[in-house]
Amino acid sequence: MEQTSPTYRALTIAGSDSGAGAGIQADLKTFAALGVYGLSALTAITAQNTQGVRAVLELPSTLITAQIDAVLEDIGADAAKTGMLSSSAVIEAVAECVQRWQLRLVVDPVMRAKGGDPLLAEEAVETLRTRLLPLAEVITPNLPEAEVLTGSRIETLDEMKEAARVIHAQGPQHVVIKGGHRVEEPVDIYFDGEQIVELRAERIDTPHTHGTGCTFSAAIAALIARGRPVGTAIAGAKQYITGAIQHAPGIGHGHGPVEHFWMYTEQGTPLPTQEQHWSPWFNRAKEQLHGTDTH
Ligand SMILES: Nc1ncnc2c1ncn2[C@@H]1O[C@H](COP(=O)(O)OP(=O)(O)O)[C@@H](O)[C@H]1O
Ligand SMILES: Cc1ncc(COP(=O)(O)O)c(N)n1
Repeated sequence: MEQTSPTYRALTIAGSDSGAGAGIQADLKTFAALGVYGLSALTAITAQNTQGVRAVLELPSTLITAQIDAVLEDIGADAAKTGMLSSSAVIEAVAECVQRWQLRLVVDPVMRAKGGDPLLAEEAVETLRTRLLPLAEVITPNLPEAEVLTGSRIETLDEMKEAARVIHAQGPQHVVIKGGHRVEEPVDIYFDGEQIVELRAERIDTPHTHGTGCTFSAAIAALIARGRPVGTAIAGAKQYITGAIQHAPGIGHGHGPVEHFWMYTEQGTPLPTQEQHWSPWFNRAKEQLHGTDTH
């Protein structure tokens, strides 16, 4: 009989982006690109395109809990991620589900869209810190989000490293401070509670970075769901997002989306299902983890 490979499952708990570059849509595309069956629980609906957010409707917390329970009771998830959580009420409901279902969780602490529109109420930052951070296996703040979580200005690599330690002390087991907002090259700082690793990539000169944070955190969740060690999942996600930005289709009039299926469209080959497809990435991921200066 032909052997079937296991079906890995990942759940995204996030907002809908009608432009489909960020939010739930970016997460589901990332899960599909990385060979993981994607589940979704919507927290909010945004009317959004590459130029900005026009309207937001937060969904009732009971409906968010009902979505999570419906998919987990039936299908289950090997890992989960959160994106836009909108308010304290939503965070409370999600945290209760994460605890009850004992989810392996990647938290992308989304606060604003690329154009600056708020996606999290200011009153919710404290709830995020106290309720969700202690439940996070991985957290992936960008520089402005790390500044809010630490209450400090962050510019240099040393300040990013210090911020990673401060955020780690708030509960998450693994912290990645993303460097996409740096003026210099987009170095991400990864701290696992023991060592600090610099994840380096060339800056790609493009306005098309809508959904980069969503895509990066979804890739980490997907690779964790596939059974990768957390450090390898993070370094692999960095390879994946770099390729996705490089191959951005350049659509829309503002910050356009990235290309989630870049590794298939480039070669024009059918979707591979075999694990050896990933090996070039994971070799590069291992180099990133072991070949850089550690402190
Ligand atoms: N212009 C770019 N060139 C290469 N990598 C980038 C670029 N912009 C962002 N990245 C990478 O994309 C990932 C998401 O980072 P960032 O854009 O800072 O997140 P967010 O979308 O949450 O603001 C990080 O790994 C970051 O280093
Ligand atoms: C619904 C939703 N969720 C998240 C983001 C953040 O996107 P980015 O990944 O660019 O920070 C967004 N613009 N819209």
